[in-house]
Amino acid sequence: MEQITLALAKGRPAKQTISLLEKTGEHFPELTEESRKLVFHNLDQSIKVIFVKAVDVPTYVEKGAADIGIVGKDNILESLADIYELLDLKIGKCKFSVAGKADHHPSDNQKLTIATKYPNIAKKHFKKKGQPIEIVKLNGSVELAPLIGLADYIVDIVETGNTLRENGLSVLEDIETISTRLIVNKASFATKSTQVNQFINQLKLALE
Ligand SMILES: Nc1ncnc2c1ncn2[C@@H]1O[C@H](COP(=O)(O)OP(=O)(O)OP(=O)(O)O)[C@@H](O)[C@H]1O
Ligand SMILES: O=P(O)(O)OC[C@H]1O[C@H](OP(=O)(O)OP(=O)(O)O)[C@H](O)[C@@H]1O
Repeated sequence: MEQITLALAKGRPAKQTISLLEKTGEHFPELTEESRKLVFHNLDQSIKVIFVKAVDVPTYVEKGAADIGIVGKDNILESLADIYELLDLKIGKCKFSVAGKADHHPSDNQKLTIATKYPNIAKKHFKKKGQPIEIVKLNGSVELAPLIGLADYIVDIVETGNTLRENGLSVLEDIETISTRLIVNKASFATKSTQVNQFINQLKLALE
């Protein structure tokens, strides 16, 4: 049978994803969160795992460089990639929220400035509300922006809420819940349906 390629997101949820993979009964010698290797195989070489930056997983899958991807819903939504999302792995749980200083009151009809690592998600959210915004794209420490007057509000991931609290910010509105999902390349879903479905079923059993 033809090999399938699985793109795994590096970073926060990687450890849990790897232990879930081991529970499917497939064994990947050398695959650990700490490893500096980027390509791994299971024992019969039927599955190739590539370790890529989370934001890049939807691109690998959309372009067919990977048949399957395991990545956060945040990265899927932001990428706008044309892929199938087939399974919720129920790990890496957090949410997207709008947050800001409770005492910040921009005047009505003013264009709001929103700082975020996720411009597409922020634009879509405020467009739906009919609120004109300007985006300040940041790559981290987003919570700083409202504190130093770089933005009115932020759109960011909230998990425990500690980062907001410790910076005197609060959630103003929730946008969407996030968790780690399994995505599939559209062509692979047709041409490698046996292998793809078998892998999804193994994962579903591991999730029970
Ligand atoms: N508290 C959280 N903060 C950020 N991401 C979280 C949180 N909880 C779960 N996640 C999930 O983890 C993923 C991010 O992991 P991580 O922060 O390690 O990656 P990254 O931000 O892409 O890496 P880097 O910060 O090195 O660029 C998110 O895409 C999201 O799906
Ligand atoms: O609600 P909490 O549990 O505090 O988690 C949310 C925080 O974690 C993430 O940041 P990350 O640690 O990835 O840092 P960075 O985006 O600033 O690099 C996210 O962007 C929030 O800042």
